[in-house]
Amino acid sequence: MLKELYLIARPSGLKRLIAVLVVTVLQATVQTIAVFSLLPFLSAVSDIAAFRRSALGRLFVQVVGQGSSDHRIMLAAGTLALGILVLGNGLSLFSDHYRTKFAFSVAQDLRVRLLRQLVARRYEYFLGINSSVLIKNLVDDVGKVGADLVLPALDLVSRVLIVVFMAIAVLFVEPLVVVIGGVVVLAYNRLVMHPIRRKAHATSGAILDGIRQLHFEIFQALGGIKQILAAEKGGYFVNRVGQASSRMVRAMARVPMYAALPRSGFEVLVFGGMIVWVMSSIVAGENLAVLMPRIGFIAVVAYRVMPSLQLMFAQAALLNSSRQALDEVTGLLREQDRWLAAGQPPADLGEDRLGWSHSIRFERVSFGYQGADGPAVAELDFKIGKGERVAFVGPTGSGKSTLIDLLIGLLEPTGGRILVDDRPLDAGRIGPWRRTIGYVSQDLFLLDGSIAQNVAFGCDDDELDRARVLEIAEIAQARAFIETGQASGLDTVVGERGVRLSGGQRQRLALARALYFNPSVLVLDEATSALDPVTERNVTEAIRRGGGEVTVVTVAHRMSTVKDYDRIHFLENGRIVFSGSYNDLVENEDRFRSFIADSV
Ligand SMILES: Nc1ncnc2c1ncn2[C@@H]1O[C@H](COP(=O)(O)OP(=O)(O)OP(=O)(O)O)[C@@H](O)[C@H]1O
Repeated sequence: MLKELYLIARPSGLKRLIAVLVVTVLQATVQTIAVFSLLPFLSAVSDIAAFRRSALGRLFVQVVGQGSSDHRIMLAAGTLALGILVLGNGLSLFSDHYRTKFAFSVAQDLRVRLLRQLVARRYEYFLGINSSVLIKNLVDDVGKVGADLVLPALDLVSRVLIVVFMAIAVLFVEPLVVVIGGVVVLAYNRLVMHPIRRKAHATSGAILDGIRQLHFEIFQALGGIKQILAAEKGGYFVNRVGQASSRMVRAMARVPMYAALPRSGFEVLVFGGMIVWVMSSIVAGENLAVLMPRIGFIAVVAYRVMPSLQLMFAQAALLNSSRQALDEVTGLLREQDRWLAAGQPPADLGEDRLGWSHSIRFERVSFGYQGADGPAVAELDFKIGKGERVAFVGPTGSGKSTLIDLLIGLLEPTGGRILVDDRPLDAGRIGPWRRTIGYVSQDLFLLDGSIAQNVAFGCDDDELDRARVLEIAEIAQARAFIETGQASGLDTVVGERGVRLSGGQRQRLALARALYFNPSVLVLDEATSALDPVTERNVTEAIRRGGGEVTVVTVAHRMSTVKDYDRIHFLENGRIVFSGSYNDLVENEDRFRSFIADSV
């Protein structure tokens, strides 16, 4: 696990990681010295004559000055102890803060890496995954990796070092205490902590499942709040969220017990051990005046080592119980590596657009969704000339949206190929191709931001061209409602998914967005009421006036929208069954005539 954590932390800077470890070793060293700096003080204060005779005392007197009085030696020993204590604790504070900062920056870097990887994914990936799982991965799991894995792992290094340094140092003074203490700690670990860790691990699995379920249920309930309220089904969703929450909370309630157990156990072991030591000395008739400074010193060592020992076990338990978050995150990262190894391009975050001059061509293109029985579209073969207006019509489920997704490069054909100007639309051309397309999708998506941010989609506020937004709004017939209906004009906030706008207003904004970047292809997947024939004519004319030649690809239900289109392709069961101009089809195709009659 430490190796995996190292691989996750490395991209945040090897130098920083080494600096964190150096500070940690320094912290452990100074803390150990701080405890031992008490030894001369305690000995000097309890029996100065004996101290002067001891090896440590002779060395100390030499440093302070041979002729120093008892008083001076005691004060010097006290000052030394005090100074190192302050230094040790100061360094501890700094070191803890430095580690925490590093661990959290690892989580931050990880989150950005995962996000970059996500936006570079093919659209198909998102069709197979619930967004609540991704939210959990990006928010909870990555947070856990920082706070419950990287940080405890670094803390663990510091704790282990403190315990080992102390043990080595005490070995010279009280070897028997170290040997007995070591055996007790190892036995305690094996007999008590080991089973607790296993239980804690199982509990954390239950908590993670609970969190996943809770995210899923809340996401589901809030996503459909309008329908839930309208159908008066609030109770059903409250029950589902409540059940998921109660499963999670029941598991969580066991965590503090597992966390507290090492602490209580150690207190009993260490202080109980010291009491037993004193009692056995009384029984053996030993001189307590000699014993007390030793006991005092061990008590100070115990006071220092105990929190480290407790934390060491608690952190080991935490690492163990957070393992699943690490597995999920490394799983996602590994997927990225596999995917790059398979020749998939990395995220295209460029700006360039694909210049094209004459045609888009589908050559026997087929596509089947994963897990579906048959292809959603099959053997699509057609050509769209630059500047043409082409429509796809057909009954529901006939494959029109799938065709559009293929055209935009959101889906990759499972058979055949798509050519732009006779060159395949391969991975390297898809980004630039999409940047030439203005797309209004069937399920409109609006940001919970201002009207301007929604039109200039993906532009930072400082590069947003407000004059252009207004100009485009005019073309999309959205200017009137922006200027008159809403008090704050372009800065009006539209609400989550645009709830504060009417359906038609949402469509007009989506259309304005599609036009903002001056597309050479306008793809409209059932953008119905916003695109009545008059608006559509305004749009194409405005683009032409701006010097652009626009190609329009439309999926429409209302035949009046596409009456004067250059070509209409009729789809049924994923195949184009006939094509022609509106008048041709009305004249020659019974199926088309009945379709018109049905769709009116
Ligand atoms: N993500 C998916 N996974 C599996 N099958 C899908 C998926 N999306 C669509 N399909 C199936 O593919 C077929 C074509 O769907 P598509 O959305 O392209 O039809 P459409 O012509 O646009 O329909 P509509 O006019 O109702 O919007 C349908 O049978 C549909 O059930």
